[in-house]
Amino acid sequence: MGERYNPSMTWHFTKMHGAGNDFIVLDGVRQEIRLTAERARKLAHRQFGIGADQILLVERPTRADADFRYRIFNADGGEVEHCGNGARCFVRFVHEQGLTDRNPVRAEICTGIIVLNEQDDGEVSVDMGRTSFEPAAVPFDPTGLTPRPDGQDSLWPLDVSVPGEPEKTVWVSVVGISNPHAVQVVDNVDTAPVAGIGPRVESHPRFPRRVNAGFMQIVDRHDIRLRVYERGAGETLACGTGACAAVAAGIRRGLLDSPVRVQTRGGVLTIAWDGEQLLMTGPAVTVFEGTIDIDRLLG
Ligand SMILES: N[C@H](CCC[C@H](N)C(=O)O)C(=O)O
Repeated sequence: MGERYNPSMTWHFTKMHGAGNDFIVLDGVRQEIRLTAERARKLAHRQFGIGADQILLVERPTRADADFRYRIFNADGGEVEHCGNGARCFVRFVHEQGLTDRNPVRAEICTGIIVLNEQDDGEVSVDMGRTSFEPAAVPFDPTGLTPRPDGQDSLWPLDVSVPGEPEKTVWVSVVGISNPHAVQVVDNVDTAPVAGIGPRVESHPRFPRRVNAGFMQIVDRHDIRLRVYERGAGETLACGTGACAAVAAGIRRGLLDSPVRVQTRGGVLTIAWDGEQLLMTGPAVTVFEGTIDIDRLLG
């Protein structure tokens, strides 16, 4: 896997994006990378750092059935369970950097293994692992709430009212794609109150570890438009796990049929779900490489 370098605190990094959801990708196999929340925040800062929605750290696996360990840090410094757009960039990165020539690649995340496959057409497909609609699987407190059955799904009422404004409740599907999602259907994503309601859902007290807030517009049974106000990053141009959560919820509500084309502001993803396996396909782009002096960054 190549010699280890960067004895100083100079880190090599690669800037990438998946449908406009942008990342700093760090090789923690050949570099000594100790990523703290503060360092993640500084690296991700759009003015004081490199700038990104998330930081992806590639490490040696801790389990024998994985090729690498895949760690994700949001722009706010929090380490999280999964990142779908990042997974596509992850496999592009390990191939481009010569860390492996295996394809597909098995990446270890906190809830198990995801399988990443670079396709001949240049897109990347990812078996996204487990999907769960059990509120217990998502850090979510349903106490005292009465869900509204909708097809095979249940919609949960979230009170997102603020003082001085009329009472406001949104009805969401609560979905676990290893990371937590609250997905609501809207008439038009362009006019949906993502900037206003998104933060209130993201930090709602019913989600003790916060949540990714999805806003889905149904175009037809195989096509949606989606915006996501992401936990720890704000609205991004695309959210891969958010696309998976929206499609799975839409299928369970009887609104969608697999596969579904997901139009995001940064590009198009394709999600297929048979009730068990969740497959996401989409782009992965390397933008530039560079080095950064961490001591100087931290000031
Ligand atoms: N903000 C997410 C992590 C990144 C997910 C997103 N960028 C994706 O492509 O899935 C969370 O806190 O769970």
